[in-house]
Amino acid sequence: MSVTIQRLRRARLGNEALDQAVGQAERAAMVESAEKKLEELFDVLRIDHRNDHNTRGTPRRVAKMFVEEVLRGRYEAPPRITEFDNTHGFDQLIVTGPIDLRSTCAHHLMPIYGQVFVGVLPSAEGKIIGLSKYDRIVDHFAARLQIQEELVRQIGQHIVEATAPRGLAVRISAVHMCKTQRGVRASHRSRMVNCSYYGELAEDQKLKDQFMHECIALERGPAS
Ligand SMILES: Nc1nc2c(ncn2[C@@H]2O[C@H](COP(=O)(O)OP(=O)(O)OP(=O)(O)O)[C@@H](O)[C@H]2O)c(=O)[nH]1
Repeated sequence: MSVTIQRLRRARLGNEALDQAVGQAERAAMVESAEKKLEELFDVLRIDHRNDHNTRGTPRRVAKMFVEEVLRGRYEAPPRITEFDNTHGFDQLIVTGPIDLRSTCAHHLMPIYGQVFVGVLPSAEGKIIGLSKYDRIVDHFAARLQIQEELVRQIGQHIVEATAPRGLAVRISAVHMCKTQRGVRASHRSRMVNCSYYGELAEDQKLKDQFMHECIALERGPAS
C-alpha cells in the first residue's frame, strides 16, 4: 500500500488534518491515484471522457481540485500568525468581517458559501495578531469536508489556542448547496447561521450583543 493511502487511512475525520503536512511529491502522487479512481467513476457513469471533447481531462482536473483546493486544509499546516506588541494595552472588542467562506459539505460534496465574522476581545497584556490572519484561518479550515457546526468551532478553537484572547466569537452565515441545488431544492436565500463563543464573550451577554450588533452593521455594508 502506498505511503499516501496509509496516511489517509490514519486520519479519523474528513475535517481533521493529517498527522503531518503532506509535501509536494506526495500530493502529486495523490492526484495521480485520484485521477485513476475518477476515470473509473466516469466509466461507471457512462461518461466517455476518452472521446468526449468536453470531459477529456476532467478526471485529472477534478483530482487536482480535490487535493489542491477543496481538501487543501487537511494537507497543509495552519497559516503562520504574525503577532505585534499590544503597546497601548488595547482591550476592547474588535470585530472583523465579512470574511468570504468557500467550503464543501461532507454529505454530498456540494459547495457551502457565505460569510464569517470574528470578534476578539484582546488581552491588554497579550499580543495583537495581523488582521488578515483571521481570513487565512477561516480559509484553512474551510478547505476540508465540513458541517457548519464543526467548522465554526474549529475556527474558534484554533484562534483561542493560537492567540489566547480574553474572549472570542465566531459567526457563520452560509448557503448549503446540497440543500438549494438538489434534494429539497430550498430557496437560494436559505441560510444557516451559527456562532461559537469563548471566554468573556461566552459569559457576558452585553459583549455578545455588541458582537451581534457589529456583525449586522458589517453585513449591511457601508451606507450608500
Ligand atoms: N446540521 C447540518 N446538516 C447539514 C449540513 N450540511 C448538510 N446537512 C444536512 O445533512 C443531511 C444529509 O444526510 P441525508 O439525510 O442522509 O441525505 P439525503 O438523503 O440526500 O437527504 P436530502 O438532502 O434531504 O435529500 C441533509 O439533511 C443535509 O441538508 C450542516 O452543515 N449541518
